[in-house]
Amino acid sequence: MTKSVGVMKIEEIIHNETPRLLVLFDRGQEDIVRVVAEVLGQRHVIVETLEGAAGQPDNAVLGLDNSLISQPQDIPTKSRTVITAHCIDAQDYRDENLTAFCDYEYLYTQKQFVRRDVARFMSFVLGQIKPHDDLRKKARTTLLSTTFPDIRAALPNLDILSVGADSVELRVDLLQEPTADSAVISVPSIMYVGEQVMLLRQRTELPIIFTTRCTKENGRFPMDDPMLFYTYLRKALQWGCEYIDVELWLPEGIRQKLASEKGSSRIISAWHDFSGRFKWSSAEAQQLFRDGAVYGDIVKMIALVNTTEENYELEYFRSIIQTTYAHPPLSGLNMGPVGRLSRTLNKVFTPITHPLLPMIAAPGQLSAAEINSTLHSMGQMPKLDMYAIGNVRHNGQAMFFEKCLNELSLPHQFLSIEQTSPSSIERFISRPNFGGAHINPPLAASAPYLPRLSNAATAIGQVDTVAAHTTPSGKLLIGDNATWKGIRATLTREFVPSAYAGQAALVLASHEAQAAAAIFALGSLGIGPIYTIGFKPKDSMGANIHQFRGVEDMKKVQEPLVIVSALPAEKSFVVSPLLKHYSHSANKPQSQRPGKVFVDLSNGVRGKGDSVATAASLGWTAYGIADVNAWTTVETLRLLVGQNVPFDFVRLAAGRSLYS
Ligand SMILES: O=C1C[C@@](O)(C(=O)O)C[C@@H](O)[C@@H]1O
Repeated sequence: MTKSVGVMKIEEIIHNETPRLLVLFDRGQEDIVRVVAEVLGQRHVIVETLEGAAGQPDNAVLGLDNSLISQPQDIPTKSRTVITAHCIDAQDYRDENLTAFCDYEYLYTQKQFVRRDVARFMSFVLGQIKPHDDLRKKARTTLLSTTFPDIRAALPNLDILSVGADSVELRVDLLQEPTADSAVISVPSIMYVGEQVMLLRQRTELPIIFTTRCTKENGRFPMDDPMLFYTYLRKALQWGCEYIDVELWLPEGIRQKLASEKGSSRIISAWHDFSGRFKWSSAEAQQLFRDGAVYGDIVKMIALVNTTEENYELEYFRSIIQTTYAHPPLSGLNMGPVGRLSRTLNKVFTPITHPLLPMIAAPGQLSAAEINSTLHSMGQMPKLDMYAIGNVRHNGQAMFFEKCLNELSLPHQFLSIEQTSPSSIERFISRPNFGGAHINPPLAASAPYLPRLSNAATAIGQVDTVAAHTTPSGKLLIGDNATWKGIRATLTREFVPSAYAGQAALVLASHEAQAAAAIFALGSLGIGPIYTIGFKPKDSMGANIHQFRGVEDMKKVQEPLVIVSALPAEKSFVVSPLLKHYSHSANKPQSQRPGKVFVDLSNGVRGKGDSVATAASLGWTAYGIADVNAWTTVETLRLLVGQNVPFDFVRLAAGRSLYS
């Protein structure tokens, strides 16, 4: 969606309508309703009956104790999205009879990260984030196939395992549910699988692919009852899995039903052939693609092969499919040792493994690092010079980028350039081996030697990243801004995007340039009005931005939901009184108190004057520069090398000294 905020053109407004939710909770668990409401930026109301939901305001999250529902079949008649929520480390009240009539099922534990997980789940099921749309824009995407009998074993290493992964596959058929008499049961229970999905989602920000691979296609799900697949895949939709893997052999009725129920989730149509006789050049291959395309948002076709020639046949097939059908994308691979070549050439959801996984999910699977080094040795990924320019060595940024290149076996090198003049930057950019640059502090977007600019860089007026794209007509350099995305990712970590729409924000800075990326990020969330302290907004920032000139101005206007301070550390003492001033609503009853967010973009003052700590102690959701920088680094790596590195890996591997 493109929206014009004054002359700032923002292309990524990511929410649409006000959510209308009814949350069913377990006895004694009404607090989850408050958390959901806070994450949505709404108030909450507890009702006693389904009928009682009728007259309630649209913009309140309604909560109802599930034990008060006597007729579950009446649930879907209400004009709200119904989510049944269960805390599974309290008494387990899950009830499939009731859940069958709900839209979604949200499982949680009382642990600290509930809020972040609630925000992600809600944003997704409400269609406010669209991971598939984001992944479709990437030149290459991967999926990490996890092969653990119990996903808990993966969790401590998940950040490392998923460096270079764009999504993570839960092989549900490989899960082994422990039983009292330690007998192995072939199909893990819905209860167990639900818990595994919950655990995985709490530990990764990656989209989850839910796979029930059948026995004939190298999995363990028995094939005698196709409805078994439907039951599990339908649950995956209710759990808000971003993708479900639907095998093509399943009866058409089941595939069609899943497609009609998929909501925000996407379907990967999957087909594997282990006969060793499949021919990519056959008419059957084309028909299989067409069949998969009927309900698939991605069509996956995988065959076990014996000769290298079959890789060439697959590439020919791929090119025909790509030129004949604009949609859906094909993920086409060959299995077995000779199929490795196809695993490097495939660009859509290439399954990857990792040396720390207990086993590979299929013969011939490669890791992200192996794919990159193979691409390099085949001449498909030439070695490039990347630059980290400016304040990059002392804060460890350049070293961290190098660490990522090593972890991913990318052939490029990072060169740190600390002393620069605009003319020297121009020199680097024009070198034939130039592969991109991270620039801190950012350059003015008006620099004449900067090639094309993204909309964000133009509107913000600053370039912190120069990305080099290979196109058929040569290298295309784009000056971009990753900082605003880092700020937006921070803001949406514990709130859904629509929580910000139409709300007020207050931005503090010594001058406009310090705040420009934050203002753009706020605008992308539909925030407004924006008030400023310490600088006069430029006219180009839009009509809904006003400068506070004194305390009187502050009293007259709506309380801000968000405060962003870009003041340098030595001036950050002005922030605490403001936080206190706007914390008065903390005295209101909890159900009417909106959550408030504070982001400090400076390095802040440690100890007593630390405004992040002050905000947190006053009940604000507070983030410091370390969080924003970690998200910005994630965005920078996506722009520079097209690879996904998890936020938690950046926080972990960058070390404590990096951003403080
Ligand atoms: O479909 C696939 C692809 C795969 O079979 C492979 O060949 O890498 C691995 C499976 O886990 C995944 O579901």
